[in-house]
Amino acid sequence: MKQDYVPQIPYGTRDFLPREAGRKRVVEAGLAQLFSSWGYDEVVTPTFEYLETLLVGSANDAEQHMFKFLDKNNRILALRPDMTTPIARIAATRMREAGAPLRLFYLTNVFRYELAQAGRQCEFYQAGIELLGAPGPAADAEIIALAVAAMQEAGLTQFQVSLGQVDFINGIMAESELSASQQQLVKAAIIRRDLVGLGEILRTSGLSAAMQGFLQSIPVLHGRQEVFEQAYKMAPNAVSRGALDNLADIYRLLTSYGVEQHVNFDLGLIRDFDYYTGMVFEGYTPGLGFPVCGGGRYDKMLASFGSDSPATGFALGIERVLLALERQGLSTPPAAKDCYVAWQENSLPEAIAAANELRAEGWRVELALEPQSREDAAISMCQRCCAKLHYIGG
Ligand SMILES: N[C@@H](Cc1c[nH]c[nH+]1)C(=O)O
Repeated sequence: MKQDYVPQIPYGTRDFLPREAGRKRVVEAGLAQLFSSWGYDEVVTPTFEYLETLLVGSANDAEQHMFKFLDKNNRILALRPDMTTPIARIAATRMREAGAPLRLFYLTNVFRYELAQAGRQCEFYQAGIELLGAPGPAADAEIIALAVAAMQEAGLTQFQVSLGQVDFINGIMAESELSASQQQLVKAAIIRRDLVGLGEILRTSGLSAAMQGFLQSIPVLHGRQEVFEQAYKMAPNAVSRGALDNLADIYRLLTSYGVEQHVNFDLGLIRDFDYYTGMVFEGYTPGLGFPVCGGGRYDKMLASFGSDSPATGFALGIERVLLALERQGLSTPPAAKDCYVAWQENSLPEAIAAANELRAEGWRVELALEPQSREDAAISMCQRCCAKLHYIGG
């Protein structure tokens, strides 16, 4: 038969076939268990919301990355690009009286128009937490320590967390005499780690050579504690120093959690969400050119929903973890099913009863749908990835 219709799935989406879906389920189950053991409660929100809700706290260009459509009354809806905004909405409205701090977690799909590649699709899955109503370094340290625990729980053995603070750059920017649009360009170049582009912007900026030097070196302020001393010298303004003091406080607590060996400072770290107001971080693992997880403090967003409250959180990309595990040779093979129940002609009722009994005992059982000889059943058992054969009759 001539086949002229090949169904395609939309750009930036993917299927999870059984083996991958199985791995995804295992990682997600472990993370749900971990988050709940740290006192976090799961929430589920709508896949799509009103566009104006999802734009709260986001940059002007955020809309370009959203999937938008209309409802029957012509109101603009969008698929959620992350869970931070929907959770801020819940915390500021329906859970307003719940008593701070609120600890919430989620495991869900989110949607962003991106240039799709392995580990970076337009629809992807995140596991994340939000800690709302807590302003201090204790909350930020908890988030980072739990991000480390999440990467470990997911099976990663080699990873690093890069830790920054958006006020470090904000302080330097405020001190410089750059216009708002020049500041945007500088930040964009820093996000891209585009040292050449940054140099060009600075050369035509009219700033003093010393200030140009500071700004040019922000992206390379990356390393262990020695970076701090350099940064203190570079940024004598109060906002930047406040940011460094805040990082020092968080770091001290990370040593109490025993995770400091995983943490580096990266004072040029700016994440691509505009809502961050304090510490920001990203987790990296070998073999992936982008972070596996990321997060930070966002103290202004809840006020936009009518309830002024600080917040911090992070999200981990499930496909990214799965890809990293695969590339690092750490993927676990899918577990075989326990039993294949096959039956000879006219024995289906007994086979159903046997399968039910085994399932009640906790076995994973596949039941044959047609009668088979014992020999054929043995072959099927292997083909169906079952560990044992239970043959009824004969
Ligand atoms: N929503 C952010 C992560 C985050 C959670 N809370 C704060 N930040 C992301 O998708 O990367």
